[in-house]
Amino acid sequence: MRNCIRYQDPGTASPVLFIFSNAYYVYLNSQLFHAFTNIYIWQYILETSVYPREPEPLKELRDATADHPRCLYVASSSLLAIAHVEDRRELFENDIHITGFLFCRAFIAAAPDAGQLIDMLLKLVNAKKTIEIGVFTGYSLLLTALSIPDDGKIIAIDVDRKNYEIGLPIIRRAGVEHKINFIESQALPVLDKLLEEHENEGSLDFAFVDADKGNYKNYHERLMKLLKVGGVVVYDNTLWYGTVALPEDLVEELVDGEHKKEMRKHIMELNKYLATDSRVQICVAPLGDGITICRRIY
Ligand SMILES: C[S@@+](CC[C@H](N)C(=O)[O-])C[C@H]1O[C@@H](n2cnc3c(N)ncnc32)[C@H](O)[C@@H]1O
Repeated sequence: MRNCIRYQDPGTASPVLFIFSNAYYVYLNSQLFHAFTNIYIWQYILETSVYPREPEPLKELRDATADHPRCLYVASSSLLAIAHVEDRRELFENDIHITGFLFCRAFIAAAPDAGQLIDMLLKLVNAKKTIEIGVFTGYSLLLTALSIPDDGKIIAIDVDRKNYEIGLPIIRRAGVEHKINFIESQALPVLDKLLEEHENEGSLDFAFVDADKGNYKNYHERLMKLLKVGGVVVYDNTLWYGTVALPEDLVEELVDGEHKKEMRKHIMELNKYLATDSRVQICVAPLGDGITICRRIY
């Protein structure tokens, strides 16, 4: 037997139906009011403050990415809702994807509201030399390229150039390709290579990390050397679909797939690790899938 909840998507005015098995319903019932409220608040923030100010090339890249099979988020007019459905069916044609287990705000590309804060941070630290680990189609890369000055430089690393090629024509048209040094590689050896050159130590103003969660701690150790004192590193997905807050006895049932469970553990370890790292001032901002901002203080 299934439980159904119907609500109206304010973006498309189409009805949306969520279906839960009984097992999930007991837990979700207590979460639903907050979950729906959060979705509406998020949509309100996007439509009132983020999208109206989003540069046209970024919007174009976001739209170009929305159809990507790995992309869980939807175009600007729609809500994203994530709920667990046993057979992972997409329930309706109005581009709401049902893939996770909690109503939250997770995407493969950096979230536009998180992007707005990243843009502000880049400006606040007068970032000129930056690094990005995890490019995908280039949403966060393009926003960084648009934010830094014309003679700014970004080392952009991804194991897979294919997705970067999707965003590249838009990056070119925006006139910022010259700021980007794209390196197709595992990120860790690139960071180690940079550290072989003494002059790279303390040379970066800003770093954005949005790649394999199991390596975030390794990236952090390298970035603590590569960033200048006062420089900022932002880690993406530090709330991991909201699952970091899930009681352990519900994890097995509610987090689908070993990969997601393992990543949850990595992120929870990272969050504890950063909280005790005296080298950085930190702030966890619940934007997108959660970002943690670290400012190197010594
Ligand atoms: C979440 S996506 C990045 C999204 C991107 N920041 C954006 O705004 O669109 C993660 C990316 O990390 C890349 N990646 C995963 N493991 C990696 C590694 N070890 N080294 C470099 N890139 C990696 C993947 O290929 C993928 O494109």
